[in-house]
Amino acid sequence: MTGLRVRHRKTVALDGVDLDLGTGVHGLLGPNGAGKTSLIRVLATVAQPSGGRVEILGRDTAEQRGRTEVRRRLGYLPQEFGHYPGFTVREFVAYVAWLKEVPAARVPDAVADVVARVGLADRIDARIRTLSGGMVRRVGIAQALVNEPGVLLLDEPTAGLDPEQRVEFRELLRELGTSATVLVSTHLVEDVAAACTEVTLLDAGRIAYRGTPRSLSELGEVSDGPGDHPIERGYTAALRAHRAPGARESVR
Ligand SMILES: Nc1ncnc2c1ncn2[C@@H]1O[C@H](COP(=O)(O)OP(=O)(O)OP(=O)(O)O)[C@@H](O)[C@H]1O
Repeated sequence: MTGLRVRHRKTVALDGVDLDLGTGVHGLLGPNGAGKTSLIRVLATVAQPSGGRVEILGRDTAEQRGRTEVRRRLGYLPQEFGHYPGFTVREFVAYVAWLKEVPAARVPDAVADVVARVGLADRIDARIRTLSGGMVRRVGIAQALVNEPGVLLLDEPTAGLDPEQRVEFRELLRELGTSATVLVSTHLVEDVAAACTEVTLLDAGRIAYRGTPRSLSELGEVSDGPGDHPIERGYTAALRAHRAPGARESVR
């Protein structure tokens, strides 16, 4: 994407973001209101940018045909994930597979496979309303995977997962990142350290830092910023550097 701008009435959520994401797991970090959800929603083609250009899987999303094609090959877990509580897990994931135009003959196996990957095989015929919050989140991850997406957009996927599930989810992310472009927004820097190949830090609608989890940790090792882990200190150090007077031009 180049020069991406997003406005919500008077609020500028993204202020000219240039980002090129290849295969791998990209962590998207930033304080509340930094613009992470706005960025993911534009990439998911559910929101229109007010400026700039977005190309996904070689398609320009400003064009109707491009958007239709991209939607078929995209997986998206929104921050507030809408589902039908009366559906079973199997019915709901199959419904999303149908929306994504997965060939009908492949749907049963594709559904069983993704539900097993998120650790819900034993609840596949349970109604979603009977599941815990963390389990519903995992249904959300399963529906995002059902069409074997080339681009996977996950907005705070680990919110509500218990520690064991988070560890398993990171493993799944690493696996997915070998063949797809995965963008994960999170507030949990340890998820980024464990599962991401690259990290982008947004602050007030601009890119404050880009690098690898290792480079962010290294920044933390030489900084005296707050944080209990080097990558947390790197996060605060990168934000402070970005916010320092005169720093704006040196970023990017
Ligand atoms: N629908 C909306 N109407 C008005 N302002 C909005 C709307 N959605 C987002 N904003 C504003 O846009 C900015 C970016 O919000 P966004 O949700 O993209 O941030 P975020 O990084 O995802 O935050 P969080 O970590 O809290 O989820 C914020 O200032 C927010 O208040």
